[in-house]
Amino acid sequence: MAIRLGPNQYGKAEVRVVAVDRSGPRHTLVDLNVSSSLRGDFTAAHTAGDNAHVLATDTQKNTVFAFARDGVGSPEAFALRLARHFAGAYPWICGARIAVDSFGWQRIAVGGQPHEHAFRRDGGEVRTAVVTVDGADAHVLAGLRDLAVLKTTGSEFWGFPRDRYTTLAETRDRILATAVTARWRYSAADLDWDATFDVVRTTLLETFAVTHSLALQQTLYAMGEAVLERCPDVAEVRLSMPNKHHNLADLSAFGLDNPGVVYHADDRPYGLIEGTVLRDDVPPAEVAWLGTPGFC
Ligand SMILES: O=c1[nH]c(=O)c2[nH]c(=O)[nH]c2[nH]1
Repeated sequence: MAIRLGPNQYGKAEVRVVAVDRSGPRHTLVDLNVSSSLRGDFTAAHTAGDNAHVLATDTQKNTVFAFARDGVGSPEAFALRLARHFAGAYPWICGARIAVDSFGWQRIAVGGQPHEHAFRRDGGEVRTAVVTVDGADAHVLAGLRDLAVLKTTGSEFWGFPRDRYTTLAETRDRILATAVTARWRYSAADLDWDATFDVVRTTLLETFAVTHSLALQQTLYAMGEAVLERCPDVAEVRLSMPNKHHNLADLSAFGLDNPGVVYHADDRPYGLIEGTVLRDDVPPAEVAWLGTPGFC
């Protein structure tokens, strides 16, 4: 009986690349999840551990970032550029499959006007409600989760302590991205729920957009504070906001500069910033939060 290698392919899966066009004050961004698979003669790698034909998946990932430096365009055009490059790279590579998921971002409206550098992602957002009746009391928590927002500028992070384990560089300009999970408690049980929800959601979005952020913690507090200022019927707001890190891709090894154009979007680990913003003249109602974990 002869044993042989059957169909095979390999590549780098899920390269999360974000490309920002800052050529004008009105930034645009492309947010992609790119996966490559190469086909060809890779038999020796499988049967003998001979890597002479193996275009490293790390190289494939780097190629995605380097190609994004020239502008991404449509997902189809970007995928074609990459696939043709890989398929033509070496005689033994006969084909390349590039799969691209493109995440759409809408400009956040501030006062009805589309913001120049703050965005929210399409889809994924869920509206939530938890009601607890406790004797004669009724408590209503409204909320939302997974409201993904991003701003391409207007965010800094510096002034933090440095110890022997600190490597993070201070920055005066970074991408700030998070997926907001918020719950807020009403101090009344007979509101126009839909209208109030809309006001809170709009306030969260607008405040994220217009707050010049020195830390995600500051943005979180500003968002909660704005909700309480605008909505007298909200007693407290609890927010949970992952800091979805976008780090500038280092393209110097490929002879390319990167003036804030190409980022890798890391999905983990992430900072997790959580906090409650409340009125000090409204009595707490912990029973309203019982069984609703995930907030401090
Ligand atoms: O806004 C931030 N808050 C932090 O606490 C933190 N920590 C970190 O590494 N980056 C950031 N960014």
